[in-house]
Amino acid sequence: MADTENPVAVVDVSEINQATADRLVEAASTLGFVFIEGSAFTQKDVDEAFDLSKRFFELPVEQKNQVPIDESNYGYSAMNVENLDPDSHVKGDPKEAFNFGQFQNGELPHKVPDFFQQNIDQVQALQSKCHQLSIRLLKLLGMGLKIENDPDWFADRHRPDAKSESILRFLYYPGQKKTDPQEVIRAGAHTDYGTLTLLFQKKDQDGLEILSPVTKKWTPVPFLPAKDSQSCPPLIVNIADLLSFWTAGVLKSAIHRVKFPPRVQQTGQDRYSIVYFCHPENTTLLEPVPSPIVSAVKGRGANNSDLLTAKQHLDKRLAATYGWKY
Ligand SMILES: O=C(O)CCC(=O)C(=O)O
Ligand SMILES: [Fe+2]
Repeated sequence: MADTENPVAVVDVSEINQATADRLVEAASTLGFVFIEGSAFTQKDVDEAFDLSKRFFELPVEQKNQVPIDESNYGYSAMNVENLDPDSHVKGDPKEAFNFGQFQNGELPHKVPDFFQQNIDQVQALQSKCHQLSIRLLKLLGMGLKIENDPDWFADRHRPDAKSESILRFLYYPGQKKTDPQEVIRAGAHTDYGTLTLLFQKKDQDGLEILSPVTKKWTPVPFLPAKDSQSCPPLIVNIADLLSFWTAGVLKSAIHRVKFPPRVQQTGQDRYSIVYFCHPENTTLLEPVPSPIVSAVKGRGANNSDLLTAKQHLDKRLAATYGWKY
């Protein structure tokens, strides 16, 4: 039993219709987070993905670090290397991660450690399924935003084989027994950068919190069990910065973080999560969205900006956060 009430709407996307689309837009324009049921992911897919991730993080560090992360944002990020909230925290986040770029014609844009090379078909199948689900959600968002005559407007700008900054990320937060208030953050407060993010988490490994755009309070998100033995547990989807900008703020990109919840501070429970950051094709022009709901908002986001491409938007966003030079 989850020890937290669930503040996040659950939307079943097994059917693409207007009622589903409206429910999804309602969630995306209030909390910016939603639980998704009825995806094509099975329990087996998710178990196998977490198993792959666990076997990787158990390897000796030399094998994990065969491809260290660099400015390309691909590769292995060791404990305390990433700091998502440097203004509030001196030490980096107590987590390890591996970022995969997007496959194009069966090839990744970067090298991977031998372990992933030996399992590359599984990685590719997982990424492809994540992207297909993202496209399904983008179709529904297009319908829910009543984009005239073209509900595929967003989906057409996220073709799976075109170059994009989409990332599949395995995350591992080793269990630690900590009670110092300065030490309870596993991933610092941040928003995501792209279109939308899919997040798979595991039973009894909670810790995700949303700074609710509605109540302005930190709100824990529980793990929800699957509705039957075949389906995967509802996965979490959140709207990210680019889509919020593109829709002039109609869809909300909510701040979130990962904490060691009090129970975990006693048990020292590990957390594994798998995240898919979906981005548009790099050359996509962030022109105003042809939706009556979005165009009603004057002077904000893409309704009030020189035209940027998706890649330019990301580079600006990263430069604002990290002060990197491009
Ligand atoms: O591990 C998690 O649950 C969240 C990770 C996250 O928010 C991120 O990597 O952007
Ligand atoms: Fe995030």
